This record gives sequence, structure tokens and C-alpha cells, in this order.
Amino acid sequence: MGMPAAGKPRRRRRRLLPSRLVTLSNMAASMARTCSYVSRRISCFLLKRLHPRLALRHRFHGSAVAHNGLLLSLNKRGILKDSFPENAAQDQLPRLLQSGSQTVYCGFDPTADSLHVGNLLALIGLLHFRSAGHHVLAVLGGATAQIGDPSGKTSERERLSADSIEANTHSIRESIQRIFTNHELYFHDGSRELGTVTVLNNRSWYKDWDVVAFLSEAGRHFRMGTMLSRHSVQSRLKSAEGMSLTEFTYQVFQAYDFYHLNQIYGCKIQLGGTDQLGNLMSGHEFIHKVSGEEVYGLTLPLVTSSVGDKLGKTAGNAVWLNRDKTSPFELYQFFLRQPDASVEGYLKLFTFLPLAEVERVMEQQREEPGKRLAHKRLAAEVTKLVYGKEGLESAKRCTNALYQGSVQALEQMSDEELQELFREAPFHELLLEAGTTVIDTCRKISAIPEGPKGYRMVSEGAVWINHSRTDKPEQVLIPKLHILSNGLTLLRVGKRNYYIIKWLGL
Ligand SMILES: N[C@@H](Cc1ccc(O)cc1)C(=O)O
Repeated sequence: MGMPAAGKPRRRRRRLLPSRLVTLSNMAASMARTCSYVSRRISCFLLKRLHPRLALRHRFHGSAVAHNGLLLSLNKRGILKDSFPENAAQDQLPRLLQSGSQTVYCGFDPTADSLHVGNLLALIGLLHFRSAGHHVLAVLGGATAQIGDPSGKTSERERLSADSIEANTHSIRESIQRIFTNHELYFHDGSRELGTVTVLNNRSWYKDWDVVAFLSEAGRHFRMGTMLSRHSVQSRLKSAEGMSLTEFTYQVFQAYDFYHLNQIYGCKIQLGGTDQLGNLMSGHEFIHKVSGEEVYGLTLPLVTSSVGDKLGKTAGNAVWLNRDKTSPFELYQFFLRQPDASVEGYLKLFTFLPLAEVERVMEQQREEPGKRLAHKRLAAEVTKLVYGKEGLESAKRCTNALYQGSVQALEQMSDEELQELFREAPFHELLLEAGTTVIDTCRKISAIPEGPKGYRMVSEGAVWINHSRTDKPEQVLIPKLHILSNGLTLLRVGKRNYYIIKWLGL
């Protein structure tokens, strides 16, 4: 039997899954039935192995989950933008959330080797659902990254090799898991049972499909007119470059993902950025046609800086969520430096502080703006979520070493932290020769202009070594004072130009 034609009255229809998955999910479902008759224990064990989500749904059924007011609270924090179908956020969705634990998903295409702060809001959105007892699926688009989402892009992405997608998937999976773990460790008060989290890769379900079967079965439920009407398609069709068939089909894959997750995990809610609305709609329509299930899309706002730039993309320098690209110190500094006008909004979006606490922090900030308490709280909360307690300590240590003049913090820094600091300050390795002076050192690393001008800069007090002003150019470097016990010298010229010297041959 083929797929029923689109638009026919709804009834229970055959599942649109590649044969191996059909077998798996049918098996799981029939085992669920068997559970109630035969040995519950054994079957549930097998069921859980085959189909962990089904088993969890049983386990959470009836547990004290906090669904009430979740959407309201997300709305107050500014985390929600639109829902699809429109108005669902006022009516059907709150009812659905109150009826018991739901499964919510959000997808991330591994087109780079790390997520960036722009993706953080989607993860935080998932975590709010998790805190309220709902189950969370983070889907890595190992397959969809090969297609390339045209949403929000003005030109087609370069094709990514399978190897780089694989490597990207690996490091993004690590960061998502780290953030989920940090949330559980540091931001969960234990008063409620957290929902589960599962990280999936959509390659795992496309590898079972052959292309002809996929087009023949899933493809026929998509209408060209609707697909062409999507904003992501329209804007690209008008461009000189146009759009490839590959990109055009992207919405089919994301729609099918939602369908798959709905069938296998009972997932009824998908989160995505505002640019994802078209893809969410495609999923909703597809699922509705094929299985008659009602599902929902929720969009999160695009976070921009006070001057309208995409958050974290200022001056072409993205702020990443992997330590080898953006250190805890850099992430901390990024949030610390946000303009005053953005801080309250960011505290609501990027931290889990209760709104009353945000209000209190802002009150303190208004009383003593110079202390920048709100900025510090924001930076600390985000750094702890992304890099954990250790990461936050490291960020503070680096901040103290670099900006607060703490020699002790400088001496305590680990190699990793030093490397991370070197990303901000140039790093030089120099051989320590007998009689090396302050001016020799400054010249070797080109920290001062050549000739008498540079000499004058030192004697007039523009140069600081390990946080002490050093205005004697001919002074010979003294170990312990100018060279720290870890073989380092931190040199500053003027207010902001830092140089780090690692002395060799000590
Ligand atoms: N299209 C999404 C990523 C995504 C991938 C697969 C999905 O099933 C869902 C979302 C984006 O580019 O942000």
C-alpha cells in the first residue's frame, strides 16, 4: 500500500519510516503492551534499551512536573517570539503542557566546529522546558548540514565534506552535553524532577532511507506552491545566484525530522530561531497530513546588541561555546562589556535567575552604576553555564591577572589559562641573557617605538611590568620581581597594550 494522498480525511495511517525503524518502533510499542501482562520488569528493561524515550514517558507519567505558567514565564523573560499555529501559545500549548511531560526538540546544524552565543538562547529555551519536567531532544544535523539551510542566508553555503561535518558534530555534541550537565549541576535546585535530555544526530535516520523511496513516500506530501512561498525560498529566488535544488529541499528534511521525532519520541514541540518559522511550518503541515497529529512550533527572538548587530558577531569575531575557540575568560569579558542598556534584557534571556532576582540586581546597579554588578552577575552566570564552576574561576583568575593587577593570580595560572590569555595579548618567547634590561625587553618584542621616542616612553612611566610601573629603561631584569616563578613576565604599555613573555633558558 502506498501513502494516502494528501488532503484526505484524517485517519490512522501507515507510518512513514524506513523499514528498519518501522520494525523497531512497532516492536517497542508491542512490547509496551506486553509490559502490562507479562513480566513487567523484563519487558520494560528491553523496552528501555530499544526505546529509552518510551520507557521514560511511562516513568514520568503522573510525576509532579511544573507545567503551569512555563510559557508565561518564558514570555516574561522575552524568550518566546512566535508560535505556530498562531495563538497556540495562548490556548492549545498551555493545555498540552499541563496535560503531562512533553518532548521538545531543537536542531543544530554542525556547519562550524562550535556553536556560538547566538545558539545559546535555543539551548536555554530547551533547559527551561527541562526544568519544568519536560523531555528535551537536541538534534545535531549531521544530514541537514550536508543540505544547508537557506533560512536567513543570502547565499548558498560551500559544500562541507563528510569528514568536517563529522568532526564538527563531535565537538558540538560535547558542548551541548557540557552545557546540559552544568545546568543540572549548578542551576537546578532539586525541588522538581528534571526532564531527560537526549542528543541525536539526524544522519541516523536518513541512512536507512533510499532516495527514491524517500521522494516517493515523503516527497509527495509536500506541495510546491507552499514550499515556494517560504520566505527563505522567496528571498533566494530573487537573488542573482538563485537557489539549488539541494537547498530548496532543506525544509523537507527538517519537516521529516519533526515527523520522525514525533513518531519515535512523541515530540510535539519544536523550538527554533525566528528564521526557522518556515521550517517549523513545513513540519507542522507535513505531520498533520501524514498522521493527523497536532504539533507546535515556537520561535525564539534573534538577539541583537544595542546597535543592532547579531549577538556575538561583532567585528567579525564570533563568540563561541568551545574553550579552544573562546576561553571562559573571553566569554566572561564579552558579557562583562555589554552596554548598560542590554544588561537587564540579557539577564532575563541568558541566566536562570528568577525575575525578582533580576529586578533586585538591577536595583543595585541603578544605585551604584560604577560597580557594574549586573554586568558581573550576567558574565558569571553565563560563564558558569557554559564552562562550569571551574571555568568561572578561571575567568576570574585571568581577569584578576590581566586587569586587576594581581601578581599572585598571574603566578597561579595554568598553562591552558596562559594560552587562553595569549589570545588577547601577544605572546613572545625570549631567551634570558645575562644583563637583559627593561628597554632591551621592550624593544625585542616591539612594544615601544624605536629610538629615543621609545626610551622616553619608558622613562616617562608608560611601561608596567607585572603590574608595577617600571620607569628605569636601563634597569636589569630581576628574577621574582620582573620574572615570575612560572617564568613569565606581563608587560603593559599604556592603558591596554599587554604583552606576555615566556622566558626560556631560566
Ligand atoms: N535548520 C536549523 C537546524 C535544524 C536542523 C535539523 C532540524 O531537524 C531542526 C533544525 C538551523 O539552521 O538552525
